[in-house]
Amino acid sequence: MAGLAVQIYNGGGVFRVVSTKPMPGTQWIRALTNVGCRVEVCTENKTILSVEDILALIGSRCDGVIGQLTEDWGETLFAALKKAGGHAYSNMAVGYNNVDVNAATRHGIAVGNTPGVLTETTAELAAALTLSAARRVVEADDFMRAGKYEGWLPSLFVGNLLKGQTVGIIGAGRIGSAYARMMIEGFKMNVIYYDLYQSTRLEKFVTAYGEFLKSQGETPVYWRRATSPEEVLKEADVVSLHPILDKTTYHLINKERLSLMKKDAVLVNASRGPVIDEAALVEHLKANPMFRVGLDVFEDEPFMKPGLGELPNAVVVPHIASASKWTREGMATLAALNVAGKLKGYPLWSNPNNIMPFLDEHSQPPAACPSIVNSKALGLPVSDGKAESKL
Ligand SMILES: NC(=O)C1=CN([C@@H]2O[C@H](COP(=O)(O)OP(=O)(O)OC[C@H]3O[C@@H](n4cnc5c(N)ncnc54)[C@H](O)[C@@H]3O)[C@@H](O)[C@H]2O)C=CC1
Ligand SMILES: O=C(O)C(=O)CO
Repeated sequence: MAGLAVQIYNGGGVFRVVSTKPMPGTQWIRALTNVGCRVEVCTENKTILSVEDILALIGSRCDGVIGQLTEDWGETLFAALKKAGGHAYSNMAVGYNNVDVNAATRHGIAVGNTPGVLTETTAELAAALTLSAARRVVEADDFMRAGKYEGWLPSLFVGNLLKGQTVGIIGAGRIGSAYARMMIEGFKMNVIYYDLYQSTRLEKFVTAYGEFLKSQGETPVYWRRATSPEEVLKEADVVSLHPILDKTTYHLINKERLSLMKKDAVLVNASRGPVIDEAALVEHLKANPMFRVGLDVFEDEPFMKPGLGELPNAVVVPHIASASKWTREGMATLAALNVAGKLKGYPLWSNPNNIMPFLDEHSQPPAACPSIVNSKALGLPVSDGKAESKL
């Protein structure tokens, strides 16, 4: 098989680092070449690389790889990377359900991800999907383009009001909390959330914002922490899904739980497709024309379950929630700094909730790895803060 097309930067570099895809911006490349890496970027015109493709890219000598959430990073690839002398991998994503982290750890390979830089961008897309579904924007756009508009009518494309309604969050972590704040601040919605952990910062924000609204003579907003997903699904007018994908969240939304939701509710998913039983969702949408969904992710990406694409009460977009210029360039930079930092023997960054110091292209990044998900299992040292003093 002829080799896959690659573009090489800093050909004389001492470390060999492969990126399975070209990534936005150039800061990520400098993050690697500045510490002596030769960077080989796969430019093959193929959307998703196979394990065989990536084995060919790794070859017999490779120190680190930056990969994509669409790739199957398991025993085969980590064994090959280890055999090639490598010990650093990073997903260009915060989600890493495509990575067998235990396999990486067995081979002594660090697994990086890119939290934080995509939080607001993703939450904003979830908000966009919420509004598009609630107010039937895509249906109405199609209607206009088809020349069907004959003038204003009292009931033309009537949708859902959000103000004063209840938004439900399942998975109130970084993105879930950011989305909740947008819906509360933007539309004065009340929030009910379900998570394995208390979302204290969100609770404190909603309490304070409610007090402010009351001081202005307005109706205050409130929060409630649910003890089960069912509570959220029964009470909320809008439900947005933002958990990680693991065995506890696979098909978290299924036929039974869909039947608990209000008949005219809006369901949004910008987490991972398999969090929803998509075949059951198609049937629910067909049986409940007032129920609407906004989907950025799909169970069998890049494919939709049969029937979904024909439904007017579904808004569907191709996994673009993190697609803003700043965010995608930042994801690439964080992924590169995870690999560069591991190769240089840097410690783990001590403040995972503040990755901004790594993104300023006018100053040297901290001598640390932004985010390594198996750092404890590998016994990696944590920055004592002195690494941060290099800013
Ligand atoms: N569509 C897209 O382009 C994007 C999708 N994502 C997805 O969003 C996910 C969340 O990202 P972040 O908010 O940064 O992660 P995070 O780790 O801050 O939040 C995830 C939350 O899920 C909760 N959780 C875990 N298991 C749960 C369960 N069984 N029930 C309820 N909650 C549970 C965790 O406690 C945590 O609070 C990522 O793992 C990724 O899969 C993230 C960025 C972009
Ligand atoms: O970061 C992630 O998990 C994504 O889905 C890519 O935006």
